[in-house]
Amino acid sequence: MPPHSHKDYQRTVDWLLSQTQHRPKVAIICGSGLGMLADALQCQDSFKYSDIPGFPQSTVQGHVGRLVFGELKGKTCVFMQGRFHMYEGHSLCKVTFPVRVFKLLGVETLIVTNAAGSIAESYHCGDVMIIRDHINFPGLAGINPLNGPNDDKFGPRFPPMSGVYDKDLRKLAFDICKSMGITQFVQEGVYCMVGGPNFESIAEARLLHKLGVDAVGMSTAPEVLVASHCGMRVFGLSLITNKVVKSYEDSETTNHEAVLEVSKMRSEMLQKLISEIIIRMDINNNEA
Ligand SMILES: O=P(O)(O)O[C@@H]1C[C@H](O)[C@@H](CO)O1
Ligand code: HPA
Repeated sequence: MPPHSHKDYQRTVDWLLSQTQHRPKVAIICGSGLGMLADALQCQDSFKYSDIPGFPQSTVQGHVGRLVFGELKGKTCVFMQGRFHMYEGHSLCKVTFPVRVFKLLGVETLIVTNAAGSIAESYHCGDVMIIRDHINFPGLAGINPLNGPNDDKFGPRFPPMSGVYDKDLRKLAFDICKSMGITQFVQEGVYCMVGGPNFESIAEARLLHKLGVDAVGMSTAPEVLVASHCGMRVFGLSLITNKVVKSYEDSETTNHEAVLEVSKMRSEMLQKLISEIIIRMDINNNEA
């Protein structure tokens, strides 16, 4: 499928601007089972993805499929309750469509969240990992949302990917975790995107471990890539919902229901953490 044109994004933007008075500077993508992160928003305007021109549809349980605009102590935000995954059959251009819509809406900071399995031995179920960096397996294999003609209005043909996860926001998040008294649950590490929808084989899990991966999931890297390409500041959190099996002696298996169960368990803590980050981040001059 060819990349979307500027006009395609603008059509969606124009529709949203005509439906809401909110003009968000921060966008949040909610991972599996994490849609309730938007519940803290005041003065909400929400739109089903199926009603938004040009928007793809969510098909995965735990991804409601709604865009919610609102305010957190005067900071205007937009939350995606549900994201799109490559394994649903969407092209990466579709998966990342909302990110460019956010850019044209005036969003400067993108916060990504996801559910992920732990590869690092020291991580536990329910931990929160501040993403320091990622390994984009589909990207390394040439499956990239920026494939095709480059749209120079968004960013350069060859964007750098080092230092993409903003250092100041990572520090701010850690400081907030300290003040919330939750540092025993907090990690910082490397997220790896795989294509899914299957969970990892034991040999694959061992490979990821050797590569220095801390947590593995099936999303996030494409959205981060497109956000960074168009100059947005990026911050990411993984909720560790399961331990990835790395031993042939271990009879445990992973399933999506268990992932959603852990998301639910940690929802309140994550909501507080993300709200505090948004409230305390400097939005106007892009510095935390
Ligand atoms: O959207 P995220 O990355 O949070 O979803 C994860 C990866 C799969 O979509 C699903 C597996 O349980 O959760
Ligand atoms: N692997 C891949 N994606 C995931 C996992 C996992 O173990 N848990 C949640 N999303």
